[in-house]
Amino acid sequence: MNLYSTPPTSRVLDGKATAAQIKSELTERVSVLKAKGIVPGLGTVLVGDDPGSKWYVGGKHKDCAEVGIESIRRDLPDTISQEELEAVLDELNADPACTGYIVQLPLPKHIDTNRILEKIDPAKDADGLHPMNLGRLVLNVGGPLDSPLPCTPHGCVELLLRHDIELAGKRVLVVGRGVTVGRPLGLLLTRKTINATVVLAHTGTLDLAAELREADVVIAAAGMPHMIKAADLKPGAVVLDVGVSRVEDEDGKARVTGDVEPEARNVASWLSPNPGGVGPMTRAMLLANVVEAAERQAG
Ligand SMILES: Nc1nc2c(c(=O)[nH]1)N[C@@H](CN(C=O)c1ccc(C(=O)N[C@@H](CCC(=O)O)C(=O)O)cc1)CN2
Repeated sequence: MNLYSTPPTSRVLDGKATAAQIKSELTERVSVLKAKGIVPGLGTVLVGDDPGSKWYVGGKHKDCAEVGIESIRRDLPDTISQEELEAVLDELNADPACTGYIVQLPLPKHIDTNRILEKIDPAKDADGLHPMNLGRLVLNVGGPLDSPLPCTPHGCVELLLRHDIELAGKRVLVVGRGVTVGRPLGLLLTRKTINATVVLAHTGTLDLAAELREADVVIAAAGMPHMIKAADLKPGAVVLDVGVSRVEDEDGKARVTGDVEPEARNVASWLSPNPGGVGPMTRAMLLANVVEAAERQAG
């Protein structure tokens, strides 16, 4: 009997369908803004020609077109200097047609990423990664009414809440301490409105299996294919698979896979597919940040 010969016992945290629902809500909000003469616009800054990054940026512009957001695109060579790149950000900061923008990560090694993120006007920071907006998250003031939240952490929480998964009092294991996902996710989940108890695991964690056995919810964002073993999960755990790795399957074809072993589908109560789980939610939350920035700018 192989893995797929029996139906999975877990339910699917369907990011694609949830993102489609959010996009239809945002389309309504964009119409309201347009009726007031405000046209939201998302800018993207892409440096170099990494195929994955190009695909993500293309997807962002496709999403914008779907909900009625205008697109501004700056595709730049990977030979660009720090100063030249900062000058592009100055232009976007000053452009009234650009409500919000992102700089696609990762950037080439010769570019100081932190300096670039600091250069973004915090009011136009569609990724919620400017230090002021991350600081507001620490201070517990970030959110739709006042400042943007980082897209993937927000997407994870929204995906759970829209499936009525209770987080208050639950032990949530976040695997990965990166600045775009793990760290801000820990801050978001420990807000009083969510009230989870968070364990943040990383490469220095001594016994990941022991942490997995205790966790009610696991959010895997390490970017290491299948590092979360089904046998280590607490039966009935809720599992979000955030990590994205490109691997080759048996016939040499490249495909995307996540951090969680496929067998988890027979142990978890809920599991997000990868692809089709948190990725589409990341894209939807980016659009939400642009719409919210336009709504704030409209007063
Ligand atoms: N400036 C940013 N850079 C990066 C971010 C980010 O949020 N802001 N996150 C990732 C890349 N990313 C968005 O930019 C992203 C990753 C994955 C997906 C997605 O929809 N994935 C699909 C599968 C895609 C595939 O087949 O390759 C899925 O999960 O269904 C969207 C956006 C790093 N950089």
